[in-house]
Amino acid sequence: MMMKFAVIGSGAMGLRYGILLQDAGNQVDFIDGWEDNVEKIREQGGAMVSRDHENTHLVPINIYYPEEYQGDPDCYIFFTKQMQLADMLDRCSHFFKPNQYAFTCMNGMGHIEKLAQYFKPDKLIAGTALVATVLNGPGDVDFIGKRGAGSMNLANYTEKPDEFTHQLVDELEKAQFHPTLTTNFMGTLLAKVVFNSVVNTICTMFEMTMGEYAAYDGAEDMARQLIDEAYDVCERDGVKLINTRQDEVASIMHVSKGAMPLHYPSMYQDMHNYRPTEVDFINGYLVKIGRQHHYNASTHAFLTHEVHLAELGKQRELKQKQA
Ligand SMILES: NC(=O)C1=CN([C@@H]2O[C@H](COP(=O)(O)OP(=O)(O)OC[C@H]3O[C@@H](n4cnc5c(N)ncnc54)[C@H](OP(=O)(O)O)[C@@H]3O)[C@@H](O)[C@H]2O)C=CC1
Ligand SMILES: CC(C)(CO)C(=O)C(=O)O
Repeated sequence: MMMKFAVIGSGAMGLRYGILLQDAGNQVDFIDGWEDNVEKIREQGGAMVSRDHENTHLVPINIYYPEEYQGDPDCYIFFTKQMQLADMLDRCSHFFKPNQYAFTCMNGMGHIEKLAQYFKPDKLIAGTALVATVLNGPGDVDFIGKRGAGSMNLANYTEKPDEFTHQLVDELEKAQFHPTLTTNFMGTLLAKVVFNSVVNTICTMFEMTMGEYAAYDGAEDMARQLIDEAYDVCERDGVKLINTRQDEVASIMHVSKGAMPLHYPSMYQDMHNYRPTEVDFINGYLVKIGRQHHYNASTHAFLTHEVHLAELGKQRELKQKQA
């Protein structure tokens, strides 16, 4: 059944989800606040799409600034960075309606409480995406991995899937995102926070691809130390993660070596582009929740500081470049 979507945050992942759902026969509008992106897409008549840096072609899409959007979709798909979401929700709130759903696969934690200010619990669906995507520049996106590569999990905030959720899962399946619907909301979301707290952060700090990290002899030890701390935090917070500690180590090694070895995680891309990273919502989130339970997630705390220090270094580099 054809569904109507509006993507809010039409960067790398927003374009990928929206374009593949559009290809699968759905009606999709795109909304973004970054002027260069919106203007470039309008000038080109769509987004330039490549797969693994090849076969670059134009895909026609409709794109709007939040202030001008007047559509009435069944569901919004949120793909901003964590730190942009509150402002974007505020800019979009004039077109939200009570019958509409919000769906997101953003990384990190912090987005759910913000979305819950605008959408009722039974309209809120969130998940995680093991889908690697790079925005080369405004209106120019690179889908990393072969068609159908990657997978995702999703869950209802209420942990009670309704008919709409099943339709959404069907459309995500047609678009080849390989969705798995769970009924463990926090355990699903936190599993990806744990994954990103290892891979995104280490690859960013050492400026390397996931494959390069995983090829290091000590990669598994490093992952285990971070995973143990993250699981200690989650257990204290009453969250039952969907994977065991050992499964999570294995998944990180398997995905990094096999599924996306050439990918520079999105946190690396932000650092490289002199933008703030989502580290406070990934490692920093684990530190914050740990503290609430008098537990010191010291390795995650150290990594959070390291990433912030590196952000400062990049700002200095940018100033020197601009001088
Ligand atoms: N990329 C990936 O492989 C994956 C990413 N994710 C997660 O998905 C969410 C969205 O990430 P992603 O799509 O990568 O993010 P992007 O940075 O590609 O896009 C997010 C938003 O950032 C703004 N933006 C992007 N580049 C610039 C720039 N150079 N200057 C100014 N603004 C810019 C855009 O609009 P605006 O400023 O209006 O917000 C855009 O909508 C994040 O939570 C991320 O962690 C999850 C899985 C994989
Ligand atoms: C693709 C993946 C899974 C790599 O960690 C990701 O989430 C990202 O790049 O942010």
